[in-house]
This record gives sequence, C-alpha cells and structure tokens, in this order.
Amino acid sequence: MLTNKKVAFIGAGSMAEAMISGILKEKVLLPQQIFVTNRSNKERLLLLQEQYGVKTFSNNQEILLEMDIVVFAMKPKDIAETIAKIRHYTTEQQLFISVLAGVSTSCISQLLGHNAPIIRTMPNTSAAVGESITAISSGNFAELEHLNMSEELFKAIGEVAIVEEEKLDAITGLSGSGPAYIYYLIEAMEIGAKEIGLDEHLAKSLIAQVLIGAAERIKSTDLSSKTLYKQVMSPGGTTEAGFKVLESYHYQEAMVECIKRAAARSTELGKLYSNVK
Ligand SMILES: NC(=O)C1=CN([C@@H]2O[C@H](COP(=O)(O)OP(=O)(O)OC[C@H]3O[C@@H](n4cnc5c(N)ncnc54)[C@H](OP(=O)(O)O)[C@@H]3O)[C@@H](O)[C@H]2O)C=CC1
Ligand SMILES: O=C(O)[C@@H]1CCC=N1
Repeated sequence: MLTNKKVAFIGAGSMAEAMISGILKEKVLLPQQIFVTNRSNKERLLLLQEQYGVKTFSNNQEILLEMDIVVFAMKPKDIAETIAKIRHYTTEQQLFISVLAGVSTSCISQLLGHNAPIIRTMPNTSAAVGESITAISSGNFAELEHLNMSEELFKAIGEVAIVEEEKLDAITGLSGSGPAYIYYLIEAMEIGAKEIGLDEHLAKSLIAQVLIGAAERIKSTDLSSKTLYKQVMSPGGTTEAGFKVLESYHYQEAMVECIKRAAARSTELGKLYSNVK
C-alpha cells in the first residue's frame, strides 16, 4: 500500500527519528520516500540525512505538494504556526497523520482549512526498538484506506491498537508517557541497587530482565497483576517486607494519580493550542 508513496515528517525530533528508524528497518518505506523538515536546526537535519539516507528540506515548502502523506511530529504548541506556514502547499488528496498529544483532528482540519483526511495517533519512544504500542484513530474525513495505510506505517515500529479519537487523551497519559514512568522506576531501582552494594552493570542487566520477564508474563497469562505479585510474595518474606515500605509511601496511589494527571494534561494541551473554541 505504501509502495511509491512519499512521506514528509514535519518535525525532526525524538519521535520522528524513532519512527523513521523503525520504518526503514522494517523496509516499509525506502529512504528516498522519506522527507524531513524542522523549524531551524540544520545540524539535526544533516544528521538524519547522513544516518538514514532520508531527504531533508527547509526552505522549500513546495516540495510538500509532491507528498502523499504528511506526518505532524512537532510539539503541540507549534501546530498552529507550523500549519500556517505550510497550508498553501497541502491538498485534500494527501493524508495527514498526527502524533501530537492532545491536538484533535478537527483542530487540524480547521488549521489546514480544507477537508483532507486526518489520522490521529499516539505512539511512544519504544518505537526506537520496534516495541511501541501506537493507538491510531480515524479522524476527520478519514476513510478505511487511510486507516489501513497508517496501520501499515505504525506496525513498523511495534503494535497497533485502533481506537476512537475520544480515547486518545487517556491513552496518551497511559502508554504515550508510559515509558517515562518505567524509566523513573528503573532509575529508583538503580539507586537502590547501588545502596545495597551492587555494581551498576550487573544491576542494569538484572533490572532489565526483571522488566522483560514481567512484561512477557503479563502478556501471556490471564492471571491478574495482583495474583502475579502475590505469587512472588511469601508470607514474612522479602517481597512483603519491601511492599510494606512501598505502601507507606503510597506508591500505587501516586502512579494512579500520575496517569490521571497526564491524561488530563493531554486534554488541556488540546484546548491550549487549538483554535477550536
Ligand atoms: N517524545 C515522546 O515520548 C512522544 C511524543 N509524542 C508527540 O510527538 C511530538 C514531538 O515530540 P518530540 O519528538 O519529543 O519533540 P522534539 O522536541 O524532540 O521535536 C520537535 C520537532 O518539531 C520541530 N518543529 C517545531 N516547530 C516547527 C515548525 N514550525 N515547523 C517544522 N518543524 C517544527 C522542531 O524543530 P527545531 O528543533 O528546529 O525547533 C523539532 O524537530 C509531540 O507533539 C509529542 O506530543 C507522541 C508520543 C510520544
Ligand atoms: O510528554 C509529552 O507531552 C509527550 C506526549 C506523550 C509522551 N510525550
């Protein structure tokens, strides 16, 4: 479906790079099918060009008219400014894909000022190792073929879940931001490991395998997470002793509130940076 299609990334940051590297690794597109631009960082464009063989452009917006798919990968705060600069080089025949937190497809339609199909998505940075979970939703004016094309693109960087657009703020708070919550936990485990005398290298591999094992387990069993952690916990044993400390710090409540706040922030970002009243 993506053979001979030209895809432009507007925004060349960590999310765009994670996607480009996965897409090329899986050979879903060839480097010459990918065009990348950003606001001003020329060194960054050069680096992407050298590393991935993709084409880059900065002062040549007309090239956008040749694109079949345009991926918006800048920060939500930059969406209005970006679209204002490029909208005259876009058409209703193109497919627009957004990875932006919060920004609705109706906002993007308004900014574009025409009825091009729009797919809103929420990947995460595990795309860099082909392990994203990307939620994709069919937004304004999108047909099944647009959803299918987007699915093909995002399957290159991990798993895909097709959802309604109204779920995307919640998903952003859970799995878009999710890797950061886990890295924060890992950092805490690394500090703990150091304080009980384990060397950094060994601790890192122990922690990584704990996470991989737990993730594989949760994916392959119907047992609840509660049952799984109870299985680890012997009465009067080490895990129970550790858990008492976690509970005294309200660890689980903190994570619940963290996810709720991140999801609410996605909604806020959508309101802040859209021109939709
Ligand atoms: N990072 C993450 O974990 C995830 C991020 N997202 C979403 O992805 C988007 C990008 O995030 P991330 O990659 O982390 O951000 P980065 O800050 O790493 O990259 C943002 C990019 O947008 C470019 N940009 C800004 N303004 C314009 C403009 N007017 N025209 C063209 N390019 C522009 C910047 O260019 P320059 O450097 O020249 O200013 C930069 O290349 C966000 O909307 C975020 O919500 C979604 C899922 C996960
Ligand atoms: O922090 C953010 O706003 C973006 C969206 C999801 C992950 N990073």
